[in-house]
Amino acid sequence: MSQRYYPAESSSRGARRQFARATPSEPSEAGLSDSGYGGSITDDMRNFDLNEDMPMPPRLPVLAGPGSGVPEIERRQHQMHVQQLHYNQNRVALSRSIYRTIETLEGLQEMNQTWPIHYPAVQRLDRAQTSMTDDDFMPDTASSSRRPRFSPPRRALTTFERQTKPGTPEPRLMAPQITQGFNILKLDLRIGSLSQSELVHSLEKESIASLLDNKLAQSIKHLLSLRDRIEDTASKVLVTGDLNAGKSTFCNALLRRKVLPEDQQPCTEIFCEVLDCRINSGVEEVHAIFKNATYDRMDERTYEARPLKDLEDIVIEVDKYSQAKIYVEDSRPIEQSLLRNGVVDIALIDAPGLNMDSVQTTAVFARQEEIDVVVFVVSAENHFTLSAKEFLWNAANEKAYLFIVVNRYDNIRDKVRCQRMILEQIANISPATFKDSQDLVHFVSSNAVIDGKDPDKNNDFDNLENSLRGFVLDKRARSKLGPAKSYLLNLLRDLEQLAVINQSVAGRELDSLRSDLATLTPKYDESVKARIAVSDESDRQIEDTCNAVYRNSRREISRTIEDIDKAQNIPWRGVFSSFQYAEDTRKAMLDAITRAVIDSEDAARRSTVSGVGAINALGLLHLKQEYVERTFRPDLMFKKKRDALGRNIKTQIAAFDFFDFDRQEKVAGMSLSLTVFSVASSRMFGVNSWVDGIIQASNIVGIRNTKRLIIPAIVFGIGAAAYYLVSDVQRAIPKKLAKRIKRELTEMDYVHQNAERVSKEVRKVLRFPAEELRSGFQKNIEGLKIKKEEATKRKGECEVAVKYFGNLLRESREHTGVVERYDLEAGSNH
Ligand SMILES: Nc1nc2c(ncn2[C@@H]2O[C@H](COP(=O)(O)OP(=O)(O)OP(=O)(O)O)[C@@H](O)[C@H]2O)c(=O)[nH]1
Repeated sequence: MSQRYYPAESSSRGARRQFARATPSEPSEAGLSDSGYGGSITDDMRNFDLNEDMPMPPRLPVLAGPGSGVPEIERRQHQMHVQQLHYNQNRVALSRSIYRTIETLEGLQEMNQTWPIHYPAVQRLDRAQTSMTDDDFMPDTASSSRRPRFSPPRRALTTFERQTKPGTPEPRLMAPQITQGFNILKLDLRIGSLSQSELVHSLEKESIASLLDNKLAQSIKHLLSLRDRIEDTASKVLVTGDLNAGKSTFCNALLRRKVLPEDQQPCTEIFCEVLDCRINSGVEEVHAIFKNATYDRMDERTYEARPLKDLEDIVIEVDKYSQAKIYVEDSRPIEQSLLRNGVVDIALIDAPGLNMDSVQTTAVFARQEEIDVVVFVVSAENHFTLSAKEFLWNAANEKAYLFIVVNRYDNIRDKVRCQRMILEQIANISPATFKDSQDLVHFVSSNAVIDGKDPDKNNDFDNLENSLRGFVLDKRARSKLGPAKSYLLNLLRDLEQLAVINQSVAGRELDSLRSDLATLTPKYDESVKARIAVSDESDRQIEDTCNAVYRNSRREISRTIEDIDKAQNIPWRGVFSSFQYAEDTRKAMLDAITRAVIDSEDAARRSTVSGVGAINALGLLHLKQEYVERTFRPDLMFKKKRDALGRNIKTQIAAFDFFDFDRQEKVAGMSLSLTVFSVASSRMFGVNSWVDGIIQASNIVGIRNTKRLIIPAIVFGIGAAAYYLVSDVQRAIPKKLAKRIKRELTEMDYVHQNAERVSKEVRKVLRFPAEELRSGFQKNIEGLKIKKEEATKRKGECEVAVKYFGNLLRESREHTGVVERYDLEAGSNH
């Protein structure tokens, strides 16, 4: 790529090879000497190496002036020799410039692929501007009193370009004032019904780049046809104009013989090229070229040779023939003849009428690319039609000379008025032609020339013919080389403007990318570091919260279970409601446990809220608006498993829940009645055991009395024991139930299971923001990485672009200077 920045002189060899064309298809034309001006161009080009400088012209002998005794004919020959020398020098130099420019354009096309070229945006200008300089793109600093004449051009936005404020769309293409600065590379933005201002808003940089690419390709094609034109030894004069303006009659007048058919009806439907018959071995005939065939005079398959008298039929056989080559003899003396002028081969091309149909009109427009001089025939009666004006505007871009022949002048009564009106129109259409109207605009009556009846009319035509000869022959350098020079200069100036604009745009983009990268790189590194730290921090937050929740839940539930037999305030409604009492007590106990679980869940919920808050705070602190804070609904926590464990508690009311036998454990194994008796008697007699009781009783009352008393005592004892047991039910039930429930809960590891469940739920919930935080960081880092990579890539492209357009600017300026110095008038006798 880099070697293409500056199309070096030495590389023109490649382009020449690439664009080299076959020698002209008409061997005898190509081989024909340049009618008195020495060797043909083809010969010159064969020996000429573009890499070598042109040899300096040999020292010419000092020209003897008139009256110096040197014969006039010799003086004229010398003059012609000098002219030819300069002509050849200019031609070769122009050819070299064409190749050099083609290489530049190819480089630009290549650049356009990787760095879509900026075409300046429409700017709202305070004052009209006609050309641009680097100053136009000076940054507008607050301290500077110099304001840019228009704000810097904008390129289609890239990743890092500052975004336009929403609501203020900026058009991307150039203002009419600036577009006027472009000649050749002006984009044609008339697409469908869309106006330019609509289009500039809708076109993306790729579309503009592709439009520009087409334009560059067109320009390369045009340069190649210009090269062909300057290398062609013959001069081509296109006679065109509106339908029936008298073009054929005018051509005949120039030839002084009725060669081309003239008619009131539109008749010339194909291009008729009139040439000197010496090219055709002196044979006068018409070569009617078949449609789609490429004419080769030596290959009769490409045309049909017919006598001149058939021309009337040939010119309307538009379906069969594309054009006709008419070889005629111009027997007038050399100084009068146009075709056989002793200077250069001339082809006189009679074109179909411009407004015949659009296909024909387009063909005439296209043909002018290969034309040296345009003679535009307009009818004095009709003046300029729209297609005539369009053709002339187009031709004026490039043609050094535009001849305007106002024909059928004999039909005009008020000739002065007619002249004034026509000249006014020409002043608008082609100011350059108007400036030289003396030489370039002629009012004639072509039909009177061959008859020769009216000498005045003939005089007008003679003047026209002399001017035409002068421009085609004497000023050949200008008429033939001028278009190439004008085109090159216009194109190089366009390239200079594009280079200025794009260098500025690329430079500004490069600055902006550098500053982007200066902040992006540390931001990326920081983000990578922060991700690890923040991830650890959020993990720690989760662990701490879950551990705290586990501990708290365990403590709360354990405490409740521990004290479960204490705080149950179930009202005692007597022994006959003891079962209900037992049921209520059991329910109250389980409720208390459930409440403890709910309380620990509530506490866990609060801890989760603060845990989520802490993780979100980390996200917002580090990721700012890039962190997506998910909506957290604490009320949805612990919805499912809450009572699953509670429901598993199987403990039910059993008979022995009503009695607390713990105190009789010492006498385990004894019957219930003895136990009851023992308890009852010990209460009554204040003795410790039933044996002691009997011994003591028998000692007191005697054995017989003891025997009598024992039955009632037993009955009494049992009754007392029963009374005692019944009166202990209220105390025994909670105690026994609590004991059994505790045992069951211990067996099922109820406390741990619940604490674990609650903390697991908390962990699950906290994982969401933690995951969000992690993925936010990941996205952020990946985003920064992509931005960094893109910015680095773009920076490289901008560096290349800055360098490229800098070189293009230097190249186009220097080359413009070179082309401007080509003196096409040198050696001609003005
Ligand atoms: N009065 C007058 N008639 C002319 C003059 N020149 C041409 N004509 C006539 O105008 C008619 C058209 O002339 P052409 O030479 O065929 O016109 P053209 O422009 O070649 O026509 P197309 O090729 O068909 O567009 C013929 O009848 C000519 O005789 C002129 O100077 N004066």
